[in-house]
Amino acid sequence: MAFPDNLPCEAILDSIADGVFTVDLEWTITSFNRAATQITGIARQDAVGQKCWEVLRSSLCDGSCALETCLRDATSISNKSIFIIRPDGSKVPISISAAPLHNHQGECIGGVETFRDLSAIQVMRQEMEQRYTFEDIVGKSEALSKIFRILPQVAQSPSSVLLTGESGTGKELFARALHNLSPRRQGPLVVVNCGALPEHLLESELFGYKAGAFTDAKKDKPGRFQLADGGTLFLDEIGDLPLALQVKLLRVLQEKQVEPLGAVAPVPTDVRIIAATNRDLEHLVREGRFREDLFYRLNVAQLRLPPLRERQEDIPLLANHFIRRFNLLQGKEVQGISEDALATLIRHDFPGNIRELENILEYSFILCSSGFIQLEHLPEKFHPQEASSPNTNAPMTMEEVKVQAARQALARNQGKKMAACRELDISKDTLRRLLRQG
Ligand SMILES: Nc1ncnc2c1ncn2[C@@H]1O[C@H](COP(=O)(O)OP(=O)(O)OP(=O)(O)O)[C@@H](O)[C@H]1O
Repeated sequence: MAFPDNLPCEAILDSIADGVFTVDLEWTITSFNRAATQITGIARQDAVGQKCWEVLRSSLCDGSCALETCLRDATSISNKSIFIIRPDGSKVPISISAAPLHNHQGECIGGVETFRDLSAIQVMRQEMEQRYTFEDIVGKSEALSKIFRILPQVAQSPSSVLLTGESGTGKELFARALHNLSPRRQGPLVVVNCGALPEHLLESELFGYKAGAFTDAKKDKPGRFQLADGGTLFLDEIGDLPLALQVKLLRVLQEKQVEPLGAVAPVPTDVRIIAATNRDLEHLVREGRFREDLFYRLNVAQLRLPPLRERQEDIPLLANHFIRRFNLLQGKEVQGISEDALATLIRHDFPGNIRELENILEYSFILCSSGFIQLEHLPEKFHPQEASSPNTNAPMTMEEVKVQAARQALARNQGKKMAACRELDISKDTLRRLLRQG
């Protein structure tokens, strides 16, 4: 970028709504427009002539300076989300773009950075998120909104509910919401994973046994049906329930009483069933592996939870939801996710659905403890060079090996740079340089 000499640069810069400042090759601020003052709270005369990092105190100033990257690689950067600290200590989220600055001879004489205040957008985003949150379930896609609309009525009814959807689509979360919105909310919610136990253990887990029913039965053990009395029993992975237990379950649902192993008389039970599966139950019925009568008994109301790839508009909301949750759990101050990292996630097809998104963000929290989650904080498979590499087994250069070692050491040390340096026996500057190459 170069200005013709006859243009009044300062007047032009002051007319721009975005903050703009320029630095020379020594990082001394050479111009600072009016919007820059409005956004940062720093007067022009206090900025010009000072080193940029002393004035701006941004989340990138500790080593991943955007301007430095532009000058070193002769490239430009656009729309990177970061925050700066104003003189009164408040944090302002901004989106920055940076580029090298050249004179008429084409020589690099410094850099220019423009930035936009994202505070208003953040407030709007938070308001939107509140609007699109229902019982801790986040989403604004049409598919989810439809479920939100009927959820209270389904919850109020005494009928069984079948939740279907791929793994990680939120079936357990919806089961909990259904219980919390139901007249049984004061009663217990008991969860059984039908795929997790061998048949004989699952049977005694579900229906319980009496002392002496078999050699190891020293005393009575109430089954989960009894424990859920007056509340809800959530039968997860119902498609994995063995046929013999399907028969027993059907009988319990029809007769509203359970018969613990070794019992002389059945015990009345008042339980509402919510079942979930990631398998195609109708297909299992056709194959004779799931009883048709039980299927109809469970499938009174069915809620199909769509996979995340069918509701990409929920990804930004969910990402911010998990960021807020991890901030609370880990005592961190991550402000959000940068536009390019978010765009990369939106392009991903999430075979593991929302659980996968949650895990990706949890990983990012290892590398990022404040500011915005950037592309380099996402797991390696999302990094540009690997995404575009046709052969992931291609030999690496020595420099690439070092970069990878640096990233892995940082991840192993929960993002603590000094610990990673000690482990690799390198200086902090070397670590910074390697991480910048990522
Ligand atoms: N719409 C949503 N809003 C917020 N969090 C969600 C949403 N959907 C799922 N989650 C979160 O994603 C994770 C996985 O959800 P959950 O365990 O309910 O999925 P599932 O369908 O029961 O998975 P599986 O079939 O593997 O048991 C949980 O941490 C859950 O809280």
